[in-house]
Amino acid sequence: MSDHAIQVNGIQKLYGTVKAVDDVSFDVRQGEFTSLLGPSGCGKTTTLRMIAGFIDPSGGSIRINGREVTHLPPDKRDVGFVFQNYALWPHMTVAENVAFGLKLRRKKRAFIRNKIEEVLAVTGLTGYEDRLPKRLSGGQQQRVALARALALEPQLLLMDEPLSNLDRALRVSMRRELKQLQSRMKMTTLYVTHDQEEALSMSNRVVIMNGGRVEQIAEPYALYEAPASSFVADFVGITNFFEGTLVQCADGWDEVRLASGQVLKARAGEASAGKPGDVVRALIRPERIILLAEPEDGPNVLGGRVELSEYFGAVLRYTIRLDSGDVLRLEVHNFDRFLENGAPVQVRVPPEHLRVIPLDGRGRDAA
Ligand SMILES: Nc1ncnc2c1ncn2[C@@H]1O[C@H](COP(=O)(O)OP(=O)(O)OP(=O)(O)O)[C@@H](O)[C@H]1O
Repeated sequence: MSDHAIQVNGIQKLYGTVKAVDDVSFDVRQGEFTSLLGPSGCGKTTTLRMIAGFIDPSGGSIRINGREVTHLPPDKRDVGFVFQNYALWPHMTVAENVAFGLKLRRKKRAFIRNKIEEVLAVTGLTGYEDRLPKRLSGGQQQRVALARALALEPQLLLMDEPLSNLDRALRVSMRRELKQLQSRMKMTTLYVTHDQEEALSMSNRVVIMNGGRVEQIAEPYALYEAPASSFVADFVGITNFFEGTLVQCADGWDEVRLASGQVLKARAGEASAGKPGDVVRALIRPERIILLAEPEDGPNVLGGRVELSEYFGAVLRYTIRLDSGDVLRLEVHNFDRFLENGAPVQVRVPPEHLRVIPLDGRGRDAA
């Protein structure tokens, strides 16, 4: 069997002059959970539907388990799918809906009974076996669609926002169940979502899309800690940006001169951020910034005033107006004091957590 369950190479979808998907390439390895993540309209669903065979690509190629399937119909691709519009059989009960595909495959009655029990437990639907779809809520219907797909134990499962209709608590618990089941069954999964938390917590790798194109492909940790572009940094989590000029890059460190004249030292990324004189952005996450208890002189120390404080229980978030006029957001987890609005503060931006990217950076991982 091919190492890759899915290989997408330069696929495109044009609707008139609209490029819904524009030269998208990525691989999904066997057993891996990969997410397509991006804002509404970025081309995630179109990409997934081209892989499933419901939309014919305008260009490029798709391989499934090493076999060219670009223009094959869906039933010749050997994939399971759960889409947003989950069409259940209206005249069949929940159990019958789940059993349908298994009966077609001539599975034994005892096997079917056990499978129904297992997948209804995973999707939190135990006790609903005899209900008809019209007597279920939207979220419950969505879970039946998921149970029906899982029952077939597909080698390759394509899912488009399968948890979108659930309330937050249910979504979080289903996320865990689904991820555990996927790992246990080593079921290769391609999952469309616009929810960054879902993508980060469930995936082995994430493909970030923007405007029909791939913005970055990376493991969740790398995506969060080393975003390759401003778009990724902004879309995944909260990021602080400092715009400035690259003045020096040597020995794994970059330096960025801000408009105020202050120079910030930053860890150089794997890819070069540019050459001295280029306009760049330095990025840092709010939880990496250190609020200093005592005034301090030194590199990467900035002064400002508290503009807003937001208390979330486990975390305290400050918005700081820096002396330069820039706004900085920082988060404190172990706090024993609250600063008043207007209070003067000093913060340190640790160079090891400050990263420089080109102003219009767009990147991919090497994998
Ligand atoms: N049948 C169609 N005809 C014309 N334009 C289309 C068609 N389907 C999709 N598009 C356009 O292609 C782009 C990508 O759509 P797609 O549904 O793939 O985005 P998405 O990232 O899945 O969005 P969402 O999260 O809102 O579902 C959008 O700009 C959309 O308006």
